[in-house]
This record gives sequence, structure tokens and C-alpha cells, in this order.
Amino acid sequence: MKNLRIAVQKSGRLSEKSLDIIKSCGIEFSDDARVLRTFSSNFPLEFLFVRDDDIPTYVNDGVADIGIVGKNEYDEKGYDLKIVRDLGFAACRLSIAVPNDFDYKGLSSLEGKRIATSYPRITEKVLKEAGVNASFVNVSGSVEITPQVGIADCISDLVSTGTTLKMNGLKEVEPIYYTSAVMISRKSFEEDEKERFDILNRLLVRMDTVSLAKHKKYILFNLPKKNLNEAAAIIGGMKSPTVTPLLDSDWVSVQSVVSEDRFWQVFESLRELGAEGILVMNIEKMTE
Ligand SMILES: Nc1ncnc2c1ncn2[C@@H]1O[C@H](COP(=O)(O)OP(=O)(O)OP(=O)(O)O)[C@@H](O)[C@H]1O
Ligand SMILES: O=P(O)(O)OC[C@H]1O[C@H](OP(=O)(O)OP(=O)(O)O)[C@H](O)[C@@H]1O
Ligand SMILES: [Mg+2]
Repeated sequence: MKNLRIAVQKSGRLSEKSLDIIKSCGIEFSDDARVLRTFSSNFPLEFLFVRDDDIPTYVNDGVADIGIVGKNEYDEKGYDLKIVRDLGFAACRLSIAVPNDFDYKGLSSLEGKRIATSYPRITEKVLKEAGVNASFVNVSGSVEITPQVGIADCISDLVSTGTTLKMNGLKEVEPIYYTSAVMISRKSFEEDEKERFDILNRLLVRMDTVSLAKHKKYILFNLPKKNLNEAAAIIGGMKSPTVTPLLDSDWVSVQSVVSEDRFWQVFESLRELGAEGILVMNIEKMTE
């Protein structure tokens, strides 16, 4: 039996959540940080623990079949790959930041300047569209130090809270690109590797089942029977709630699933309809 090969960041901002997603699918493995290649004991999955910037290249070269990486690294490498799932975590932005005393008036202020970045491709594309010519100083980390040491005039780097910029005498002046983690594969994966592609689909079904459940609540409540149709209309988005008669024939017990983002609105409306004993439960797994 073949294994699906996944490339995951060895150690960094993506590592823990990437592995949490796999674990939430019931896939077991040992994640000793010093072992760089390992196999699941209960699913045909092989793990390669690598630097995040190498992940798109491993997938493109066929060393790995899939990878979990920031969309920023994927776009920066520019390979013609496929995003199979948007995973949503590690959300941040790529921003232009300048020293506090820099008189910034828009992207045109960057004309002729030296910009330090780990993302020259993404940054250059944005500047080109704005008709700005600048030069790039390519650094692979600690970008915020470069203006202080005189090798750049400003930077284009990832920002989340903005604390790193502030602590290094810089101000964020222009967000130019938004990113979060994605799962990538080769476009030709299905034709090239049918057996492994089928394993990927099994993995994706499990991931979708967990992810769907994460945004839903299971609710159970008692309701005056006369308000049932109105309550069903409020809950919405499903075939029908499950309704069970109660000993008191004027009342029913209702079970349903509600999206997290609509939960409080539904909760308040149900209370106005006389719902009592409302129980709310997290759902571990579910399918459409
Ligand atoms: N401050 C942040 N907040 C949220 N997500 C971030 C932040 N900084 C980076 N990320 C995301 O996490 C990814 C990995 O960031 P990390 O800092 O761990 O990378 P790295 O230092 O290049 O690691 P590696 O040693 O694997 O090369 C980034 O490419 C980006 O997608
Ligand atoms: O806006 P903030 O919340 O301060 O986050 C921004 C910092 O986070 C990232 O680096 P990280 O801390 O991952 O370290 P690294 O340079 O080793 O990648 C990024 O490169 C910034 O330096
Ligand atoms: Mg890296």
C-alpha cells in the first residue's frame, strides 16, 4: 500500500496547528521534533518535517504530495500548484513599514528606495502595478533590523499585532497582501498518482467533517407546540428539526443544528417563542 506524503513545517508558527488538523482526523503518529520523517500508525500517511519556505518546492518536485504552508510562501515561490483547502489559521498581512521619521505619502514614496523583504516577488508585483520602481534587499528573517543597520530604507514584512514593528522603531504604512495557511498539491496529482490521490480524498473528507462540526452547535429545547412552525422557520438551513412529543401534549421537544454565527440570534428568538430548557452542545464531527 502506498502512503500519501505530507510536508509540514518542522518548527514555527504553522507546526502545531498543522499537526492538530491531522490529529483531529483520528490519524496517529509520533511527533518527536528531532525525527524529520515519520509514518502514521493507523492511516497511510508519511510526514516530512521541513522548513516552511521549502514546502512549495517539495510539492512541486513530487518529493511530497501535499503540504501545509502560508499562502505567502506559496505565492512567493510562484509554482503552478493547486490550493486544495484554505485552512484559515496563521492569518497575517504583508505590509510596507518605514522608520518612524519617514514621511510616507503612499506607494510612490518608495520610488528608488531599498526595500528589505523575504517576499520580493509579491512585493514587486504590487509596486509594479502602482508604477513604482524600487530595489530589493533579500533577507530570510529579522527583516525589521535592516533599516537600523543601514542596509534598507524600509521593509515589506509579515505583520500580525504590529508589536515587532513598534519595538524596532518602525511604523506600518501600507498593508499590501493578506495570507493564511493553505493545503497545496500538484495540479496533475490525480493523473500521476491515482492511489495516493484517493488517500488525499479520504483525508479531505475527514478534515471537512471536523471543520464543518467546528462551526455548528447542536441545540435541544422544549417548545409550546403551537409555535413549532415559527421556530422551524427561525432555525432554518436544514431539512427539518427533529420533533419529539412530550407527556404534556401542548409541548414538544425539538433538536436541531445551528451555525455558530447565527447562534445567539436563534437563541433569543426561540426564547421569545417560549422555548425552555435550551441545551447547547458542541459537535465533534458531522457531514452535510
Ligand atoms: N506574526 C504572525 N502571525 C500569524 N501568522 C504568521 C506570523 N508570522 C508569520 N506567519 C505565518 O506563518 C508562516 C511561518 O512563519 P514562521 O515565522 O514560523 O516562519 P519561518 O521563520 O520562516 O520558519 P522556518 O524555520 O520553517 O523557515 C509564515 O509564512 C506566515 O504564513
Ligand atoms: O506583528 P507581530 O505580531 O509582531 O508579528 C510579526 C512578526 O512575526 C513574524 O516573525 P516570527 O515571530 O514568526 O519570527 P521569525 O522572524 O523567526 O520568522 C514576522 O516575520 C514578524 O517579524
Ligand atoms: Mg521560513
